[in-house]
Amino acid sequence: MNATASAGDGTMIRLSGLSKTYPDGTVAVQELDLDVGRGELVCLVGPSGCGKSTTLKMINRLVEPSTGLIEIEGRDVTHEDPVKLRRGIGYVIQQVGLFPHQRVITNVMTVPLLYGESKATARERARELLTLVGLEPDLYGDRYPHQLSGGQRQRVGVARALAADPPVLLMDEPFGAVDPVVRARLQEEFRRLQRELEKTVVFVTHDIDEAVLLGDRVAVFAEGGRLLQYDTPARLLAHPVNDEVATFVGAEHGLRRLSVTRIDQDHVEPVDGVKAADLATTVAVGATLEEALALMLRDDRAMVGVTDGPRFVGVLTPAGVHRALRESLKG
Ligand SMILES: Nc1ncnc2c1ncn2[C@@H]1O[C@H](COP(=O)(O)OP(=O)(O)OP(=O)(O)O)[C@@H](O)[C@H]1O
Repeated sequence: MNATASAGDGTMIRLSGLSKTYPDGTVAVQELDLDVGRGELVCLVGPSGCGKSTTLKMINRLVEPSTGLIEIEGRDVTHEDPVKLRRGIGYVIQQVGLFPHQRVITNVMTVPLLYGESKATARERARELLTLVGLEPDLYGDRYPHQLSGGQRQRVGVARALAADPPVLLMDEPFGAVDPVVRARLQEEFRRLQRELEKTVVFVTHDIDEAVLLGDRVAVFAEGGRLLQYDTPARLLAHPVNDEVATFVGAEHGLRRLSVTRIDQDHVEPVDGVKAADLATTVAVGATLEEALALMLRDDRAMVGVTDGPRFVGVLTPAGVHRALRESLKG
């Protein structure tokens, strides 16, 4: 195995011919090939029982593969000590599994302490992480998990998974147990956090909306652990490879494309003599079509100004949105 080849090409995780058949004969994952780039956020999505969690748990060896190879940074980890392996991999699950009799700060400090950090350093690091996930340490650090909301507990789970600063983060339906409003906020915050930290993340969800919102790439699985398509959200929605994927991405995929298609200069109509200040409503190049439409609806206007930094580049109209969507189909 040429270790440097796969480490050098920007691949962080490479699964090759990975399969899992459980002892009772259930085929959970079949001959899976999947590469995850360094700093990439990949979502595994598909119906219940299609092998998403099994795939995730093979990466940190909570489940032993039946056949196939797992490489992390070009290193074959299939035969590595699983305990050592898991130190470099954060793991966040739906039932976050915080220690109920320990305060929030202590929960987050556990891992750094385990690695031999001094108490003062571990505490400082835990405070930083709590702040990073949006929990004011002075306010929440001394609480017990039962004194937090479900969403706050999930944030502590994310902070704890980040505590060892692992290059790889595995997340199994981490926001599945919270209500839709909190969930949307956690998703938004997590997206921001991910951009900031540049971790390599494999994220399991059964929710296609969550997958296309969060994923740089999305892997769609079918029953029996078959990978149907592995693509960017835009390509997945515009070009499902077969009817199975098309059915899974659903009849609303046109609407979803609004949320993954970003405005670029080509979508914009130039307007002579107009400056950004002349238009009440503007969006920046790179915002999504959905954001632009939402602003048009909010302000009851049939156009928004588009800016690129301080520069005004033109206006986007509903017709422009339509054109952009049609172009995204060609992509
Ligand atoms: N320990 C086990 N022994 C036997 N079969 C198992 C075991 N764990 C999972 N399975 C089976 O393997 C298949 C894949 O399960 P897995 O949990 O990976 O799916 P999933 O896509 O994550 O599902 P969900 O979205 O419902 O969590 C299912 O048919 C499941 O019943």
